Amino acid sequence: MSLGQTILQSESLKKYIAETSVYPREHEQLKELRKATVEKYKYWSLMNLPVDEAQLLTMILKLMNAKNTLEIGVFTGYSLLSTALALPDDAHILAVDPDREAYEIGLPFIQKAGVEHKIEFIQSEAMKVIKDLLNEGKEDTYDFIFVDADKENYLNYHEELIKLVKVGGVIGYDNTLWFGTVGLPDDAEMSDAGRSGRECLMKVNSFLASDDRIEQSLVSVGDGLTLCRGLY
Ligand SMILES: C[S@@+](CC[C@H](N)C(=O)[O-])C[C@H]1O[C@@H](n2cnc3c(N)ncnc32)[C@H](O)[C@@H]1O
Repeated sequence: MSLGQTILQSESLKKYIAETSVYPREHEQLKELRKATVEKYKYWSLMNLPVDEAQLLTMILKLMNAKNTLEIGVFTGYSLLSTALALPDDAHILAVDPDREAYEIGLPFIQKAGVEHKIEFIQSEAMKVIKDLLNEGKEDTYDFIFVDADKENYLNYHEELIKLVKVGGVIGYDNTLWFGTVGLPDDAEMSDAGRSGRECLMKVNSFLASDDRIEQSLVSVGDGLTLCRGLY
């Protein structure tokens, strides 16, 4: 491991970045949504997108002038609210999650932020919605698609999402470093759940790295974010 890698992974550097650059810039309603999620879900509040990753997504959405986005895996809506805040007033976000209760925990903060009009929430399994969109002829429609849901379906989603994303649009897959386990040796000690998640994400990463329908970048932010730009 090089010195650069050691420094990049240090807790003290993460703390410095968070305190200097990330938390001071976090929107008030995102902070409140995060607090409400911790109160309700305790440990499971870690499901929310990390703040620094959300800010990177916000920047990308603005640079792309994104208007039409799809979000798979909403939970209490941290990434959804970050996205809505980044998009113009006439934008549309289709947000899909079978768990409406979690979405409703975050909804008051989305309403207070004044961006609810940009969002259409569908309570459903993602694959059903994706198939419906394709049946409705929505190929080549989305500027940005964010996937933060059932990891074992990432490659199944990818085969369909590649049709829904515009040429030049971006699909983002979250958690592709799976708590750093993808970089550990095969015989490293870990729980069964950790190991099966690691194997699943390693398959995803290898597939995306060799998929010539996209350009891709695996960014070491949060728990790993793979950005895929559709080429055709
Ligand atoms: C890690 S959380 C999403 C966190 C969210 N992006 C945020 O920033 O708060 C994963 C979510 O994926 C949802 N999910 C699981 N399976 C799904 C599926 N088949 N289709 C759509 N969403 C699914 C879960 O209900 C859960 O809310």
